[in-house]
Amino acid sequence: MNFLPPDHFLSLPRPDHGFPVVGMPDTSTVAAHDFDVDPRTGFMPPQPPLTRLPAEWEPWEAALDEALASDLQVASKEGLTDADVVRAERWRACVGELPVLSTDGLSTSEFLLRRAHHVLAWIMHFYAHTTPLSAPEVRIPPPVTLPLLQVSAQLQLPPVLTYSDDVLYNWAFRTPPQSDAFRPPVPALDNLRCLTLFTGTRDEEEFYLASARIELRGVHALGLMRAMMDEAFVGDATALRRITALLHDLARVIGDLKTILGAVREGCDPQVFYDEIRPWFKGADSDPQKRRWIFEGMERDPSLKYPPELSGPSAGQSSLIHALDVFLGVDRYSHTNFPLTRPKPKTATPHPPAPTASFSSVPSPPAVPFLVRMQSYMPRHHRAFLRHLSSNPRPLRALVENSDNVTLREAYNAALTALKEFRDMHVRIVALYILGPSRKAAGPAGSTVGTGGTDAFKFVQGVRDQTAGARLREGDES
Ligand code: HEM
Repeated sequence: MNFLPPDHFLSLPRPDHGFPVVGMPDTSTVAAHDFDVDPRTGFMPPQPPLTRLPAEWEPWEAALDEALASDLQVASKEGLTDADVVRAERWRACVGELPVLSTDGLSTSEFLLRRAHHVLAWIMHFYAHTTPLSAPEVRIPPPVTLPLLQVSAQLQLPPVLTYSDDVLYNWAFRTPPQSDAFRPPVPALDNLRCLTLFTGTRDEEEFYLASARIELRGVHALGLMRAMMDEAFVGDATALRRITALLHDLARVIGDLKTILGAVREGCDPQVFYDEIRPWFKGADSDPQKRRWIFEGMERDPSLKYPPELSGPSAGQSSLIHALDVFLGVDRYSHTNFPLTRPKPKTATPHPPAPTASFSSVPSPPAVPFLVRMQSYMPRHHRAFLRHLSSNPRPLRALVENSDNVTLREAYNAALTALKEFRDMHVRIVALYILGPSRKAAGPAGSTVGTGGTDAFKFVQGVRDQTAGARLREGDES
């Protein structure tokens, strides 16, 4: 990608670029042009994410280490033993006794903030999901609540585990590559491992790495989009011929994404995923007991805001897949419908929280479609990138619709077909990993256990069908 002009958005510096990790101001928030999209690694950072915070925040790192070493089990696990319960209780008690650490020193660096969000969100999920099901509420203690909400406010992320915590910023090199002063090593698809796992299983690692590999393979798609935007600017017959070829290339790259997605079955067992991994992801809006999650101590910092919702991490937060939708002009079909139904809260307590010492996150039915909501869970630079892409003055779909060039239209439809086929595979994956196991759990007599599985399945099918429906027919115009 060395041929990019220096002022192209893919050539612009990344947050923290060239600065030492600690002690320098983060310029990313003032650099309106900086989308944190790297020409070599796309939405993944080119350098391995930070693996440990400086000593000042060691108590958080130690608490996370302890959680990982304690083999904590979700409270909803069938066959939970007394020993599991005691271990989790001990760990939660230690977390409750942690000092409430200041986050002031973290704001000097995007890398520090990311690591802090990763560590604290992971601790919060361990805390929430080991809380006994008999507890009427999930109460997150101040040592976690305060810094997590503060760091999240700075990053403009919700205070919950996101795709960026478990995929984008959760990797290291499996084997350290040869270092080269002129060309620092970038992650390769087959040389990644994860930093943090709930279960320590290969299944969980492969689940995250499937997404990471898709992000990395998708970098080529970002380059093709850029080239097509440049050609659309020229807009003459030669440019349309080039766009036609580039669309066929894009279809091939999306085909590769589908292959990588399907390969998740080689490393991640569906039953392990459903029983052991997925329960850790749930946010407040899919708490197994439909309880409130209370953020204790929030009143100590009046600047903290009430997060409108807390969904768990999802690859639906992948900016790459959103970028494909937006660039191809499919988002107005695939992103508009099918709000994934969220369980209603058990208590009818409405927003805002009562003016008491605690802050509670009360799940409420979503007002906006799932995929639009998921953009608020993306790193803010990536959200800005999607906005930038949406405001492209020469949208590709309109260009194709307004042209009578049949081969261009066929190439556009080929890219859409590839995206639809990616989603065909995704539908198969959701059937295998969620629908099937949820039906098994519901038992032959049927119960409500499988409902979430059915909703998720219908949702991904709906997005797939809307993608298929966006293909242009002869004579279609905007
Ligand atoms: C075992 C593997 C996977 C399972 C079980 C799975 C499951 C799901 C489920 C249940 C949803 C519905 C929304 C939610 O509840 O989060 C979803 C949405 C989504 N997932 Fe996956 N997923 C898997 C892998 C992936 C991978 C590797 C990607 C690619 C980065 C991906 C991309 C998406 C996208 C983009 C959506 C939003 C719907 C759409 O745009 O089609 N998923 N997934």
